[in-house]
Amino acid sequence: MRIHIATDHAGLDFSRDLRAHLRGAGHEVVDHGPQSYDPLDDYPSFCINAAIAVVAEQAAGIPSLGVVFGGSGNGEQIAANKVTGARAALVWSDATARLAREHNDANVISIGARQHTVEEAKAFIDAFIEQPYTNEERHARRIAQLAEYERSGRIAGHRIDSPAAPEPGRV
Ligand SMILES: O=C[C@H](O)[C@H](O)[C@H](O)COP(=O)(O)O
Repeated sequence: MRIHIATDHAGLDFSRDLRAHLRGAGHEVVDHGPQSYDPLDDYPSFCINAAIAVVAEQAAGIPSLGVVFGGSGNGEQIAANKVTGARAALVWSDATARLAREHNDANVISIGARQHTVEEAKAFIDAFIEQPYTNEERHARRIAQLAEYERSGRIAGHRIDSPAAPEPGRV
């Protein structure tokens, strides 16, 4: 499996340990940065690039997944989910790691480096990688709805409200 990783300063030490763990398990690791510690760096571009690579490779039939880290994992998950085709899940337990694959076919997970030990994170990542997607009809249907909304702004057969117009004088 090719694993795309990205972080920010808050997850950098973490990501070094996890890179070694993943390589030791036989995975190919592609690091989207940062390459050095800068307490003022910004996670969006690193995480977006990791998600772009995962989506592109999966579309090309290359088995790949993404793992992004930050202090909480929240911003990193949000960043990855801005990429069309990314399904990034915030993982905080073995169960949420497995469910991210089983129910959501997540292709990226996000982990808060300030919330877990490295050993916990290794277990989450291993669980995520080894767990297959069930492809059960209800899960496939919901994932297809997300993709449809992403593509068209609609979900056939379901009401989607128009985004509220900005109030006059406000942007
Ligand atoms: O959601 C964002 C992440 O948790 C960041 O890693 C975090 O906000 C970084 O915080 P700071 O700039 O205070 O180190």
